[in-house]
This record gives sequence, structure tokens and C-alpha cells, in this order.
Amino acid sequence: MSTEKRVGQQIQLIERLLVEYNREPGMPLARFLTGFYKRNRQMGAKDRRAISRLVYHYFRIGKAAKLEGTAMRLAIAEFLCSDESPVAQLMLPALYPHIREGIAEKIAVLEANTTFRAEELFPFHRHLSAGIDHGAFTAALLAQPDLFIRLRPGHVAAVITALTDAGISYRLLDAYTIALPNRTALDQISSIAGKYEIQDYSSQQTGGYFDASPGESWWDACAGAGGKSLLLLDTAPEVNLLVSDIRRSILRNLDERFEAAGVRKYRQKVLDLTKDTTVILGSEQFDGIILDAPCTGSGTWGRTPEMIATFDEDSIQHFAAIQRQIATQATIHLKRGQPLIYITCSVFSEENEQVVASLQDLGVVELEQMELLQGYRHRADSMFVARLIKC
Ligand SMILES: C[S@@+](CC[C@H](N)C(=O)[O-])C[C@H]1O[C@@H](n2cnc3c(N)ncnc32)[C@H](O)[C@@H]1O
Repeated sequence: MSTEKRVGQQIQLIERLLVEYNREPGMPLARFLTGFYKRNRQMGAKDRRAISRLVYHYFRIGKAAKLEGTAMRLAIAEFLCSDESPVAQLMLPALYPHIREGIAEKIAVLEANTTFRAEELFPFHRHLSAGIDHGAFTAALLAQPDLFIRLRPGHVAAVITALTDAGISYRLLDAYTIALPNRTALDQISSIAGKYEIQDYSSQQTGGYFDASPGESWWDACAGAGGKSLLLLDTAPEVNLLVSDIRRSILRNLDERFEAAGVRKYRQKVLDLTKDTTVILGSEQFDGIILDAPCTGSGTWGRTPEMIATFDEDSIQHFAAIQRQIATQATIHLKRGQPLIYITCSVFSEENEQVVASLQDLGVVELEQMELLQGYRHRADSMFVARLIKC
């Protein structure tokens, strides 16, 4: 089959896929693609890989070049996100010789020759937290972030040796953090099971803010599947831990993960932090609280680029209101002088500095330290962390 014909077929397939995807508002693209490939079993592994790459690139350009048809938007996306592309070669032949240049050069070429405008790649920049380099942040959205693992204490050498023996390329970021190409099949190296946790680089860095002491009682109040709790326990195994979340189902995942990690000593509760938590917790007070709050997730959109085009800007205020409410509620259970570790995976100031400011205004906490963890500089997610001390 000629390249031209194959590209034509791929574009038609993407058009059909996008029509189907638009009928499923809010569905994560990864989950949609799993279903799409099940419904289209004639597609081989190579076809599926090619289509996934195209559709992810398509979403990476957000709302840019929105007046163009699907084929041209795909070509622009491919031109920006890769260094070789039959689609871009066919649709943008005059620009194609620039495809191996840097992002800034490619953007300049596109702006001079197409309706593409870089500012439309991420149209929410007025919300960005202080210190974020808008250009570098946007450029990072054009590439899939890496897969990060946290090596568990006592297993660093064993995991590194196993990765080396398996011929897997990796980057060591610090003593416990390894970056790997995104689709690395770690589960196929059975000897390292339980010796590492999959956890984004920025997420791992939030652990530097915990500073828990042996014997203290800590509460992971939005524990989800337990990523932050495991991080806490790996550095402070002798803390007494309560984990809670509004979702019982996610706490089952936490139980499985804790079991695999050999953690048995913890308490668990289903708790909605928008309600009166004293009904369940009574007057219990903790030495430290981790509040990894529900948020827009805007710091993780490099992994879920479909969010950029579908995101409803008004929801930022909605999340900020919940964050203020649940942070205020959680601090009721914090001892005076002790830390609330407030975390989001958002890059929006309304969910980050502004929530911290409103908690300070209420006189509930004092700010010890806060930081926007710039994952976009490391092919990682970006996150916000603040260490707040109860007044
Ligand atoms: C960012 S995720 C937590 C991720 C987790 N800490 C980890 O490291 O794997 C936020 C969690 O907050 C929970 N959540 C959302 N609304 C809540 C509420 N009103 N009360 C308690 N938990 C809530 C969600 O179910 C979700 O698991």
C-alpha cells in the first residue's frame, strides 16, 4: 500500500474515532482507546500504536488551529510533537524539512505559514501559579512525560541491577528516583516486584515536606490508592497512620498496594471532608496531616492531553472552593504547631497559593514553606506543595 493511501486511511480512522470520542464527554482517552480497539479487532498491534500516537498528538495541540480540518490539525500536531511523520510530510510538504528543528523554530515556522498560534496551545495561562515558565510549561505538554519509579529503602541496588540486566535504559534522578521511557513493561521483571513504587517525580518530592517523627500519629486525609502514605511510611515507618478517602473502592486499591508493600499496621476510614468529620473522628488530633486534595489535575495534562481541549475553565473556582472547605475541615483534627501538608497536582494559582492565602486569612494556619514543583523541566508532572502550621 502506498504511504499516501495508508496516511489517508489513518486520517479517516482518526476522524471516525474523534466522532465516537466526542459522544463520551469526560471519558479518559486511554480508557476510550481500549474500548475502541476492542470494537475494531481487525486492527493489528502496529495499527493501534500508530493510531494512539496520532490521536495523542492531536490532543496535545489543545485548541490551536481549531478552524482547520482534522487532517491539517493532525499534520500540525505531528509536526510539533515528532521528528518524523508521514502525515506531516504529506500535508505540510513545504514545512517538513523543519521537522527535526527545536520547538521554538517549529512554532515560528507554523505561525508564519498556517493558522496555528502558540498561545492557543494552553489557553489558561492567566491562571498559572507564580514561577511557572509559560513557554517551557507549554512546550512540555507536547511530549509524553516519563514513567517514574521510587526505589524502596533497601532495594536500590537490586532494582538497578535488574534494570541493567534486562537492558532497560533509565535515568537516575536522585538516590531513590528513576525515570524510564513511558511504556517500559516493569511488571515483566518479576524479581523487582514490591521493591519499587510507580510514582511521579514531583509526587516523590512532596515527601521532603513531611518530616514526621517516630511514634507520631499522621492522617492521610485524601489517601486515594495510598501513594503519599507509602512515601511517608518508607521514610518514617514508625508513625501511626490513619488513611481515609471519600471513595471506598479506591481504599480497596490502597489495601492491595499496602499488602504488596508489606504494610499491615494502619487504620482506615471512609470520610467525606466536606461533611462534619468529628462525627466519625470525634476529637482525635494528629501530629501531621497530608491533604493531597482533589483538583483540576492541570499539572498532569501531559499524560492526559485530551483535558486541554475539553477543560471547563469555570471548574477551577469549583475545585478551589472544595479545597478551602476540606483543608479547613481537616485542620480541626490537627494539633497546634503541627503541619498540614497541602498538595495538589494543579498548576493553577486559585488551587495553590490562593487556597493557602485564604487559610492564612482565616487565621487557621501559618505558611512555613510552599513550592510549585516544576515537573515540566524533568518530563514529569507538575505539582504544588505547602507546609502549613496550625495556629
Ligand atoms: C489527588 S487524589 C489522592 C491521591 C493519593 N493521595 C495518592 O498519592 O495516590 C485526591 C483524592 O481525594 C478524594 N476526595 C475527593 N473528594 C473528597 C472529599 N470530599 N473527602 C475526602 N476525599 C475526597 C478522591 O477520591 C481522591 O482519591
